[in-house]
Amino acid sequence: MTTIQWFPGHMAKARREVTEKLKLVDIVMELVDARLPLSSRNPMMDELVQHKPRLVLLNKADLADPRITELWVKYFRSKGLDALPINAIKGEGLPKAAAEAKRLFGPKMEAMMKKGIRPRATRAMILGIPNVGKSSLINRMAKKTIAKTGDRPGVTQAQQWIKVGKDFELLDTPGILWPKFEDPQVGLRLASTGAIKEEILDTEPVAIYIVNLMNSRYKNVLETRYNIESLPENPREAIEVIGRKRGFLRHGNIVDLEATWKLLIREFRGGQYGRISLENPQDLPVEEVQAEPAVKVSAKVEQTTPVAQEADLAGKESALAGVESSSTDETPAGEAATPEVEVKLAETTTVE
Ligand SMILES: Nc1nc2c(ncn2[C@@H]2O[C@H](COP(=O)(O)OP(=O)(O)OP(=O)(O)O)[C@@H](O)[C@H]2O)c(=O)[nH]1
Repeated sequence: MTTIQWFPGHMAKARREVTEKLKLVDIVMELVDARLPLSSRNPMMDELVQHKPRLVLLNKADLADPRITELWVKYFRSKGLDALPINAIKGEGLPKAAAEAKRLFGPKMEAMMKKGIRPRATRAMILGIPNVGKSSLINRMAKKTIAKTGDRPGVTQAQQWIKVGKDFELLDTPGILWPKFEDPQVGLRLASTGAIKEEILDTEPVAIYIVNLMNSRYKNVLETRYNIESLPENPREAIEVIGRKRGFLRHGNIVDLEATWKLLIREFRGGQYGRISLENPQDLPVEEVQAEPAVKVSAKVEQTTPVAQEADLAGKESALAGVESSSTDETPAGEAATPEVEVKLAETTTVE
């Protein structure tokens, strides 16, 4: 059993801060992790952003399976949201993103001009969960132009704006929101990519999750990486074989499992297994994608696993943070054997 501890007060605070900042901008750039675009979204996003134009940026696209990223772009577009893959570190996709942001603000700008208001730069803010790449994106955009436009009065405090190109401005502090945690599988996906700190999640279930994912979706990658002819189906046995092969042995020729779990997590996060996507729109329940002509659903949905929830979790969280209880409703193949994770809310532990 693994426990993710969570402090719902953070949700409420983040929500307040984001709501204030939203008043200052014309459009929102919602940053998600291209490898797990659903688990790395915040459940409050739609409610918070409402009718403000929004651009979904699938960041870390360099680490994700490009074929699946393409499907995600179509998925979001079919939901009426503009979406683009980016790499915030290298800046790939950013000129397109800035142009798209400007385009999204176009109708409002025209309306303003009709009222005699002088045209001005499109103002945007970046929103996303921790570790999704918000600072990297801001730094990358800032590096290009460096010039800050100076203070402009905000609602509660002065805000800095970063000028990007000649008619686009970015708020220099991102809005941080939290991922949804009710679904244990979501916790494991987030932990696998590093969005949840290791201290709050045991390494063993994360390593097992990774091995299951690789075995079901990216066959033979582990075998090739560790030069093993054939790994056992059972993830625990597979981990032992990998540990032994790598020479992680303790006194008495016993495999150091802890060291092997950490190796698997480190190498997965580091991209040593190649470009891997943890979520695929084709795994979504059929009704989720049926209304979407752009997304071809070829995979049969095998089953959906009920979410193991603490009885008081949903109520407690929604009461404190105004969050609807929600989950991704899908369990991709290979995740069924993952150990159960208990998700708990805690008043004392914070997740940053
Ligand atoms: N490979 C790759 N790594 C990225 C990309 N964008 C960000 N990263 C890495 O992801 C990690 C988190 O990036 P940050 O920019 O600190 O993320 P953040 O959203 O600002 O994180 P918080 O400050 O925790 O909210 C860092 O190690 C970055 O180097 C990307 O496009 N590709």
